[in-house]
Amino acid sequence: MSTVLVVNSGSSSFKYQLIDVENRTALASGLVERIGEGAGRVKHRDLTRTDEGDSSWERHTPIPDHTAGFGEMIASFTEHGPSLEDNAPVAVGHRVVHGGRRFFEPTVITDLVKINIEDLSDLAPLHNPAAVQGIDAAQRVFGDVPHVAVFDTAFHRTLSPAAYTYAIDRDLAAKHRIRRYGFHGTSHKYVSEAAARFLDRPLEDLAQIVLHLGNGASITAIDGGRSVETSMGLTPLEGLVMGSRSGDLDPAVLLHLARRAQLSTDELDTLLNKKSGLVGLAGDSDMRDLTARAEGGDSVAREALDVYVHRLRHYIGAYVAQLGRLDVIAFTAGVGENTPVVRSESLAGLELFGIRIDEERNNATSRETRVISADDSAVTVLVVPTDEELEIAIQTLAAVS
Ligand SMILES: Nc1ncnc2c1ncn2[C@@H]1O[C@H](COP(=O)(O)OP(=O)(O)O)[C@@H](O)[C@H]1O
Ligand SMILES: CC(=O)OP(=O)(O)O
Ligand SMILES: [Mg+2]
Repeated sequence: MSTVLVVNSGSSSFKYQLIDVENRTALASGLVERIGEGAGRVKHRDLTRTDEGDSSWERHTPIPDHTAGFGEMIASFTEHGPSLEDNAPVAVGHRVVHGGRRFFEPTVITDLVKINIEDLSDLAPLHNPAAVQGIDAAQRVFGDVPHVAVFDTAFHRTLSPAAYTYAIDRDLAAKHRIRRYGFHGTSHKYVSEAAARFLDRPLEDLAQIVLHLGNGASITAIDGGRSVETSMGLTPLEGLVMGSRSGDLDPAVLLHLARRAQLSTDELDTLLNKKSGLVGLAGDSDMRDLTARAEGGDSVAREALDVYVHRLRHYIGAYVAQLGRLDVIAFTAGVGENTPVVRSESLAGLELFGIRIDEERNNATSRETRVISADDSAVTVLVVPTDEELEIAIQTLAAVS
């Protein structure tokens, strides 16, 4: 059995999964959060146990840094299983958001690779610094096995120059590496392949639009398994309305705020990345809270949802045009998998495109891949649970074998 430990690091948290790659199953999963905040928390699940009820544990303890977090993770395995001796990982796979122009393949992490990932931090300020912290800490704890970086940007290497070029001065753009990179690629790849498998159709034949709607959100047009257009850009800020990120706006908004409100570069960064999107519009970034408020008649929450859905429809229409045909629309990630109202409102009235949702199917709750379009819909609309960790584990094992 080849097991891989997958780590997805955030600035004050990391998620992990121990995965049996041959059987495509997770043996354990967990979350270490509030690192450096005094009241740390560890959640751990032994997924090999069949007695569902008591397979999950939670522990509250101060976690000063990522290395201490990995210590807590090891302690959870030791105390609650499964055994890390019996299921020793042959490699550790790390999610790294930005690979820039250098990294398109899963890459065994050396000191030089780490420096290069760090160097891309200004292009993914919420994500790359955290990844480096996670890699450092994981290497201290798992020193004997290779560590592999799997990049969010990699799947979008197939974008054409027309799709990735911003219309600004060529030389300036080249000098500062300014172009569209695209993100969530591991998820877009996994979901588009899972959709083809589910429909028992060759991936090569399918024109798909995948909507990854989580805290960060992006939409990708995929033609025959290749990313041809995606909504995130130089950084994971462009495109859709997100939990706390603005997505698209007129770039002159920044100039106007800098001049008229005297906001500094750092203040603008915080405004757009952390205080915009659903939080900026309605004070809540969590879609569960927002939809509950809207259903209860809260007009501010309802307006935020309207803006969110309006942007989605804008991109769906644009991507149908870019693809020139459409077989599949797939919704994924926290919001995409769990919020029927977002799915139905973003596709309402698109019979013109051959899209018709079946409301009963759309409202059914399930953890499985499923069809939510009507039988007479020319385009098949799916909900596909994403599994970035499994995809990272598969690519990690391939990189070290
Ligand atoms: N059961 C649910 N119902 C509605 N929304 C959900 C549900 N579970 C998660 N979400 C929403 O999904 C979002 C987080 O998505 P997720 O894919 O977990 O994000 P990330 O991986 O970027 O942290 C949040 O807005 C959350 O409200
Ligand atoms: C790239 C990105 O936005 O990732 P996340 O959704 O995990 O924040
Ligand atoms: Mg995510």
